[in-house]
Amino acid sequence: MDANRNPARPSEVIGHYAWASVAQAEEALGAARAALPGWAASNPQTRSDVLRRVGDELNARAEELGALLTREEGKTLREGVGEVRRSAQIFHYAAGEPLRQGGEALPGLRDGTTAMVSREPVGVVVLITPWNFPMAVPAWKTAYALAFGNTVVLKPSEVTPACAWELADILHRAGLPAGAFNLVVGDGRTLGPALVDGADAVSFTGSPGVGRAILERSVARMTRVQLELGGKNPLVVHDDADLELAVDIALQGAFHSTGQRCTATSRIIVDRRVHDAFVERLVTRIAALRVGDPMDAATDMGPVVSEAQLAKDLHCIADARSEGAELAFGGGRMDGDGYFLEPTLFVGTDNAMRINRDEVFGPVACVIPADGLDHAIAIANDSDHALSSGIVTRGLASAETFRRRSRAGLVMVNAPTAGIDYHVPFGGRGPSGYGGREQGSAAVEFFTEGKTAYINHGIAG
Ligand SMILES: NC(=O)C1=CN([C@@H]2O[C@H](COP(=O)(O)OP(=O)(O)OC[C@H]3O[C@@H](n4cnc5c(N)ncnc54)[C@H](OP(=O)(O)O)[C@@H]3O)[C@@H](O)[C@H]2O)C=CC1
Ligand SMILES: O=C(O)CCC(=O)C(=O)O
Repeated sequence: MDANRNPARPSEVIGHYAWASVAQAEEALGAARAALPGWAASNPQTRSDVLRRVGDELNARAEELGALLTREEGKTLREGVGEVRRSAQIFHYAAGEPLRQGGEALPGLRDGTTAMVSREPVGVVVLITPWNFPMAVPAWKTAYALAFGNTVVLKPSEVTPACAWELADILHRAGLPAGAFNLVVGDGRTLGPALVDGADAVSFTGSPGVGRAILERSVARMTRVQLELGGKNPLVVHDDADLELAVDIALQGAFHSTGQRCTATSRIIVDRRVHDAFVERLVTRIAALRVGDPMDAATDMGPVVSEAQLAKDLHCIADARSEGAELAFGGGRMDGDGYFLEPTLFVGTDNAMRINRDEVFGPVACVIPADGLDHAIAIANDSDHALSSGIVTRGLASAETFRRRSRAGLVMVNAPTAGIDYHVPFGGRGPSGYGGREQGSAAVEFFTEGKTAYINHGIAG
């Protein structure tokens, strides 16, 4: 049993959530396994109806659940409510999948035969999710897993169990048969190995270190695995950019959701010809950000999620200063009990510095000067991460050059690196992602197995 606390006011306990033992995690896997044949064979309309009802309830309760999300994670109320609505949209979109699922029938190459290609559920799917999108990430993994007939064991972050609990409750009341969805709250290091060992597929979002451990364990058992890991996402400001727009995009990408997004902008690569004008405008806008109680409608940025994450952010900031990065704004913890950190901007940095190599996962961004588009693209691509990237430019040619040459899995033109749509594939390349994309048309690849059948019906022609 552990206390779930409000990061804006850590003395406020949101609830106590029982932590599962390894034996209970195994029981959940057993329940998912027992429910699998029934759910896998269920009528597509049944699956669609359940998912639609989940979306309906999320929508109807968006304000209430958004407030809960804000209290446990710390993003602003606008962002919290927005995340619940987005989760509703995901369930509504996924509700169409069981009805859309098709296959292929081709004439076989031997007379009197037909080749049929179809898809089946993978089986028991374990979903391991982080704290930064405590409703949307569980939603987008769960909705597609169930849509394609799999049964689920969800292990949310120990930091944000409340949203996952609400989602489990809604799924239960939406008519899902017992055992089709199981929630296991608790410590990832303790429960992780048993969960991975009992899964037919594992979908994980979180840190690269944990992702690698899950990958190694899954590969040893030849279990299907999908990892959505970190980013060090570059935003290029080209010399022809509309600077107001560029500042807006940088601000949103770096500081919305307190910078706690794998897609957050952390390296702002600015052409030297517009560097000083851009930095001056950006610092003015950062200074105007209202950091404080995320429940207050006037607040632009809430607290960091936890004391441990705040300590990590402050450590990264101190490290950047010791490397010679110049602080242009922020850098310190704010007064009070909450885990509030000033939005922080470094200038005079280069891409070799640790602050530009390792993910911070907080409201910290660095400006790196560049000499022209080729140089800017080379800097953008020189990273151990390749999740999201962006360019601000008025030119079609520079936009298209960037789109083609960026190594990232997501490319944004005149839009923030963070903030994705739910109906298109999402994911990174290289160490930022493994095992295929999530969402949209990509989800079917991970959550189903293919089958090719040869039917000899003896009727030639
Ligand atoms: N790419 C992204 O979207 C995210 C990246 N991060 C990065 O990760 C850092 C640490 O954040 P944190 O929440 O601790 O991220 P983790 O990667 O540690 O946690 C993500 C999920 O994995 C679980 N987990 C932890 N250890 C194991 C294990 N050995 N086997 C299986 N599951 C495990 C966690 O459980 P438990 O909560 O119990 O530890 C949680 O549910 C952040 O500072 C940030 O850099 C964090 C969140 C999201
Ligand atoms: O940018 C977004 O909308 C999604 C980000 C995300 O998936 C994450 O941070 O885990």
